[in-house]
Amino acid sequence: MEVVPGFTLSPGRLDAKAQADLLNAVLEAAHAAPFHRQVTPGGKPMSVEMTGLGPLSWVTDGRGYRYEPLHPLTGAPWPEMPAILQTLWAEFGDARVPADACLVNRYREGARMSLHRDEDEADYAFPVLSISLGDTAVFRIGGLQRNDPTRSVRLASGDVCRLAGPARLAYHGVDRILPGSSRLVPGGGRINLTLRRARPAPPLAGAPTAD
Ligand SMILES: O=C(O)CCC(=O)C(=O)O
Ligand SMILES: [Fe+2]
Repeated sequence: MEVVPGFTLSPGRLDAKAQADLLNAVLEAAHAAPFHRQVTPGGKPMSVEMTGLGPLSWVTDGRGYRYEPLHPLTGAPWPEMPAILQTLWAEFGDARVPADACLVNRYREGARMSLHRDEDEADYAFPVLSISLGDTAVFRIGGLQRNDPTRSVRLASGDVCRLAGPARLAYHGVDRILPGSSRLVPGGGRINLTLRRARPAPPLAGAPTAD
């Protein structure tokens, strides 16, 4: 369903088994790549804890926002993405160019994400996909300007949503999570995965080259 132009929500795209399998893969990966609170360039620790999967993930520190191939605390590459993520990317993202970054956000009670745009990727023609696991989020989506009117949408466990086209650079954030709304995540809370293409698309196979 299209909530605002370019922002689509597929409620319950992942069934209970797929949610549990994906959560287990994320928790397993988090042994090697621990969740941690990153600091904004302005020096404020984020309330959301983050880790990543795949070739790249999003990091923030005193030097700014960017994609990196290594976990900032362990210095090791991010764990591989579970196969289901590329399946979802082929379905809702782009069937020809794989996602190369998956940011994993963990919201414990009281965590939130203030209004922002996802703009650290090379090519905004690729959508951003978001997969929700665990407690329901009160998500907010607005327009291209920070002070445009916003709408509030609840994102429940198993929902997949997509920011594309006119909504690709829309302001969005998470006001709060609803504690106790799901029993999926041990100890409660919400885990959100955002799948992105951070680097430019590779040249198409068979395309003419200048030589
Ligand atoms: O947790 C969410 O639903 C949104 C996350 C988000 O906007 C982001 O990671 O950029
Ligand atoms: Fe975002």
